[in-house]
Amino acid sequence: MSLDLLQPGILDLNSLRNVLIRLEDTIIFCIAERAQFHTNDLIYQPDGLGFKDGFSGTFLDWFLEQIETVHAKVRRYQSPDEYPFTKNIPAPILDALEYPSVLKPNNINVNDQIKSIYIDFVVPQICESGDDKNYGSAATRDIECLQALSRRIHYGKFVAESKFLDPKYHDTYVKLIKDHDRDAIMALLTNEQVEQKLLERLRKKAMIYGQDFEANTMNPLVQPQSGNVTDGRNVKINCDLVVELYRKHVIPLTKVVEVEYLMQRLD
Ligand SMILES: C=C(O[C@@H]1C=C(C(=O)O)C=C[C@H]1O)C(=O)O
Repeated sequence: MSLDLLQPGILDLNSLRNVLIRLEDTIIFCIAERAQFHTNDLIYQPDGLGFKDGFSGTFLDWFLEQIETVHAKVRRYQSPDEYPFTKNIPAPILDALEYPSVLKPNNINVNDQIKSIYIDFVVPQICESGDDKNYGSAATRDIECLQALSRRIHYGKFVAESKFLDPKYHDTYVKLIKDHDRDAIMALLTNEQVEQKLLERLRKKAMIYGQDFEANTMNPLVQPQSGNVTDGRNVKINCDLVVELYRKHVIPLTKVVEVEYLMQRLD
């Protein structure tokens, strides 16, 4: 549960953007933690490790189900900024919390797409290919990455609600929603200046966080083939991966969430 949701003025667009900025740090660090291990492809292959309890799926899916089942029981997924990857989760054992009814109730969940992007695009680019048997550790880091990416992308619902309530654009959104004009809604909610500033900031963060501060410390984001030298210190980091992840996937998927949230806003 993010305490931001209990603060007054939580739908202030700048406050929401600040949450997204903070999540950049979380996502970069989660990626760095996963990069400590090899790809360990077996954990993403159905029955790759052979389950004794009859589970038919990947090790990552099994691990996700185990963790999300416990978290669901302590009402994690009743928070409007938390979305499970597991399809059937149990009801909480705790009484429901009274959340402010900020969002229009909806069932928008793009976690299947997030997981595919993460497995197909992120893992192969941040991890050394191979099997180091650290299946539990690798999957633990995977889940941290997936949860951070899911929170970030589904925050698009709050951003969309904020934009919808803005008196300057409210009537336009209402008309476009009634016209089912997804393309026009996408164009109206897009802020290219914010996106460009984000990508520039992200590259700087990735370079700073990925700096090899100790000559003999292998930094997991260090990619020898992509060396950049800055102020006398070798900064070798796959900054491109972090920037491309946002440019190609995180931002576009966040905007899909915004559009789909708005499309059901008047239901
Ligand atoms: C999140 C917003 O909506 C859109 C999506 C963005 C993103 O995913 O980073 C940034 C700007 C907008 O194009 C926003 O306006 O801040």
